[in-house]
Amino acid sequence: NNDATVIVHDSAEDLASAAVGDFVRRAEEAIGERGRFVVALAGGSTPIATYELLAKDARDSVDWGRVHVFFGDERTVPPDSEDSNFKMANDALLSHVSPASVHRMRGELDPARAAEEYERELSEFFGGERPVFDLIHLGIGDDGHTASLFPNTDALDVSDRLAVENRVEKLDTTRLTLTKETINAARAVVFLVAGEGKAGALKEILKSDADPHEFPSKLIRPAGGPVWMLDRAAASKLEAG
Ligand SMILES: O=C(O)[C@H](O)[C@@H](O)[C@H](O)[C@H](O)COP(=O)(O)O
Repeated sequence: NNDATVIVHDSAEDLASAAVGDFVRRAEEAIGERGRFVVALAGGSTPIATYELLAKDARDSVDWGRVHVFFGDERTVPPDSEDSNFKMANDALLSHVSPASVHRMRGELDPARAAEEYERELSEFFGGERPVFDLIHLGIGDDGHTASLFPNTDALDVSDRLAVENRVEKLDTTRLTLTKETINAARAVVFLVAGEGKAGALKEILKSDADPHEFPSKLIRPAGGPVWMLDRAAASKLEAG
């Protein structure tokens, strides 16, 4: 993954504030050039600090009325569930600002139907063209998964869909996720990764020629390469050869 940009921050707090600055800058640029900013938010717990800070510090420095919000993946739960990525983002950010539109993955529906519905919504939003996000935020799991592209799962090899349902046996659940094609078509993909727990997977993703089916984050190769925003704990194994 030689064209990745890796930025290491001293702490998770520094990472969050740098991610806010990055978001604000990219929003300004996109709105200046195209009149809108189309972003897909990450799930899990790592982005919470960034999204809360965005709501607190960047409420007035982003033209939210021109920001369109999508999601990279979702759990198959209702939007008020503690496991819902939509709920996380809504509590931390979206309920505090007024984006032009919010497009959540309907985790409460039959997964296959929810994925098809999201694809329809994506192609309608992008006028039938291939979706090109201005920014996609991603996290990684300690197993190297990203969005809901888990190791050795069917979704990894899907190349003719925008979003899919993905059976994850090891979690005994089905997830909804953008495909690698949709993610790799984005103008910018920014990984937010914090904590020692991610250091092992990061080393495999960034330093080894491991099979991407074992470390699906290696499949994320947008033009210009992904941007990795890390804290020092997550980067702790990168130095070692
Ligand atoms: O729905 C999800 O779980 C996420 O989209 C997933 O890809 C997440 O980014 C990683 O699992 C990291 O999760 P944490 O940030 O909670 O460690």
